[in-house]
Amino acid sequence: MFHLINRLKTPLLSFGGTRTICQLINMEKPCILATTFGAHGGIYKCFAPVVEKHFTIIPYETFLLDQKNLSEQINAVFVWSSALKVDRDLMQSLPNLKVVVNGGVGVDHLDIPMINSFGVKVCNTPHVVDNATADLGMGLMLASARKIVEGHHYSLTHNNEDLPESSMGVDVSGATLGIIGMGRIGYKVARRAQPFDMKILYHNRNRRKEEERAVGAMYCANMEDLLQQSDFVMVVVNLSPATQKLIGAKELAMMKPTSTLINISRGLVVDQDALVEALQKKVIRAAALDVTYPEPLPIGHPLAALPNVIILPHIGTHSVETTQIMVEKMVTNALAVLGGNQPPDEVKV
Ligand SMILES: O=C(O)[C@H](O)CO
Repeated sequence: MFHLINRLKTPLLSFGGTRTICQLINMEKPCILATTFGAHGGIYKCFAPVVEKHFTIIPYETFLLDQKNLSEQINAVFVWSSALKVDRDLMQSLPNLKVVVNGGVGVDHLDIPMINSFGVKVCNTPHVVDNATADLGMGLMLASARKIVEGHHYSLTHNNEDLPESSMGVDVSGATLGIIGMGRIGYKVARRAQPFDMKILYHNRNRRKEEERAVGAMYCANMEDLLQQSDFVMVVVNLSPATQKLIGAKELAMMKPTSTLINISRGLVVDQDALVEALQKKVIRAAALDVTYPEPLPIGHPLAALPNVIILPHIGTHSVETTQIMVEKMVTNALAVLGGNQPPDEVKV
């Protein structure tokens, strides 16, 4: 059904004027409005069968073609990051909506009080994203440190020239890693860094003594101490008003000129203009970013022109296994709400 609906594009509007898209959709199952576009649009296409056991998927593009007739049918909205804007207009247009489920843990793109004011619950998929996101953080750190992306390009394009001096990386083993945000993902990063013999510093609102002992990490009550001492600074905090542009020009200037900034949280946690300037002026050595603002970064953005940056399209959780579990969790949460039960992962403010 998903593939059928996905093919139902503009030509259907002139379908002899006799049948609407709505009439072509199997309405026996509850309907989900889903993001099927943007960097993560493919996710639903890969895992549509998991969802379709219980629901009819209405892709957002299809919804836009016959909003008038489809809006009453929608019982749940599945979102992935900020690709589909769940704003007041959308909420007002969906009278039978019961739940908005976010694929991922970060819900900074959702106005939860506004959504709740329509009697609609918000759920996410915590816990299952931690390993994949921490793995990617390590991957970015290693790739930036050892210039893996440059090495790949060189291998494909060289004409037996000498490797330039600029291709030389820096060591991860034995270096100091500063983790900003020792939540579940931050802790997983620390556990992965330990066998690399890294000295681990962390900064967090609350001291996490148990985690600290488990990975031999040192708590920095002042973020400044962490920034000054670390060779790699990895940002793993949630985006909130308190963390927006947490890393700006002042913070970047505190970092070592040989250090690398890695961001696997949200783009807005780092002041991107300040980062561009710091990288251009070599205030820091490099940056490796899974997240930016906006996402994806527009072609020709100044960050993309810099040789000392790696940019990924927000793929922290983007592995086959993790995505499948996330989609299953999304389904479980939606089924619970539609069945009148408490969902396992309701996000409350
Ligand atoms: O929040 C998360 O879990 C990831 O960043 C996916 O959006």
